[in-house]
Amino acid sequence: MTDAPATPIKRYATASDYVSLMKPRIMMLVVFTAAAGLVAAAGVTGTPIHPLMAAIALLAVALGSGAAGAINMWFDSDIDAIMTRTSTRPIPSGAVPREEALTMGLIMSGVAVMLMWLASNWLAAALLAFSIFYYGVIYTMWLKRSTPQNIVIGGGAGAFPPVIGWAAVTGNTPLDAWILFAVIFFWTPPHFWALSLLAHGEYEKAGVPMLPVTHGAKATRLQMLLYTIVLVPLALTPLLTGLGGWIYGVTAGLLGAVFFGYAVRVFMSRAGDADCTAAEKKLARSMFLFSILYLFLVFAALIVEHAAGLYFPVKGF
Ligand code: HEM
Ligand SMILES: CC(C)=CCC/C(C)=C/CC/C(C)=C/COP(=O)(O)OP(=O)(O)O
Repeated sequence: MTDAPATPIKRYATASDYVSLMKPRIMMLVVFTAAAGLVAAAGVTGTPIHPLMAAIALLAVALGSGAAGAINMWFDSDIDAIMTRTSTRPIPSGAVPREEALTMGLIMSGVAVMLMWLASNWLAAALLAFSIFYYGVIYTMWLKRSTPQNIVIGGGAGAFPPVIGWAAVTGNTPLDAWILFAVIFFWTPPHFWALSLLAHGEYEKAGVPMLPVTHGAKATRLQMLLYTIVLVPLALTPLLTGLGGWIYGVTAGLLGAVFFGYAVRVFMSRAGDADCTAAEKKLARSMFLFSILYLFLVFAALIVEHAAGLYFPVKGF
C-alpha cells in the first residue's frame, strides 16, 4: 500500500481533462502502429482495404487505447498523486472524479470493441478487447505494483496494435504480424527504462517496484543494452520474410544503429546513479525521446513501403 495522497481540491473539469485521461500522445503512436499493421497486411497479402472500414477500425483502436488509459488513471490515481510528473493529471488534480474516469473507460471499451467488430471481424475485436484488459488489468492492477518485470511483461499490451490492424484486414495473424508485435515488445524496456533512470526517486516514493528502484541504475542500463541488442536485428527480420523491402531495411538499419549507439553510451555512463552528471541525465532523456522517434519512423517506413507500392523484397538476404 502506498502513502495515502491528500484529498484533491475540487476544480471544474475542462474538455482537455477528459482528453488527457486518454493519454492522447501515446494513443497517437498506438494508432500509428495499428495503421502500419493494416497497410502492411493489405500490401503483403494483396487484400484491398475499404477506406471507411479502415478508418473505423483505427478509430476503434484509438478509443480502445483511450479507454485503457482512463482505466489506468482510475486505478493509479493514488500513486499518480504522489509523483510530481503525474500529480497534475485530471484525477489527482481534483478535476475528474475517479468513478467518472472508470465509467468513461468501461463505456469507451465497449464502444471500441463493438466498432472494431462491425468494421472488421471478431478476431480483431477480440484482440482489441484483450489489449485493453492486458493494459488496464494485467499491467496496471497486477504487474505494475508487484514486479520489476512489470513493463517487460506488461509491454505486451502496447505491442498488440499492429497485430490488431493486421487481423482487421485479413482475419488472421501470420508470422509477419507477430514480428511487428515483437519489435514493440523488445522496444518497450529501453523506451521506458531510459526515462525511469531519471524518475526512479519518484517511483520509489510511490512504492512502484520499477527496475532502477529494485535493482539499481547499473542493472537497468545493462538490461536496456541487452533488449536493444535483441531489438535492432529483430527489426530487420521483415527483410527475410518479405514484409519489408529496401525503404524499410535502410530505415530500420540506420535508426537501429543510432538506437544501439544510445544504448551503449547510456550503458557506459552513470545515468541514474546518485552522482551522475547533468550531461548523463540528458543522455538518458535523449535516448527516451529517440526511442519514440525510432518506433514512429520504423513503422512509417513500413507504411511508405506498402502504401507507395515500392515493395522490393530482398530475396535470399
Ligand atoms: C509498459 C509499457 C510502457 C511504459 C511503462 C511506458 C511509459 C511511458 C512514460 C512513463 C512516458 C512519459 C510520459 C510523461 O512524460 O508523462 C511515456 C511516454 C511516451 N510513450 Fe511510453 N510506455 C510504454 C509503452 C509505450 C507504447 C507501447 C507506446 C506506443 C506505441 C508508447 C508511446 C509513448 C509516447 C508517444 C510517449 C511520449 C508522449 C508523452 O510523453 O505523453 N509507450 N511512456
Ligand atoms: C490498443 C490498446 C488497447 C492499447 C493499449 C496499450 C497502451 C495504451 C499501451 C501503452 C502503455 C503505457 C502508456 C504504459 C504507461 O505506463 P504507466 O501507465 O505505468 O505510465 P504512467 O506512470 O505515465 O501512468
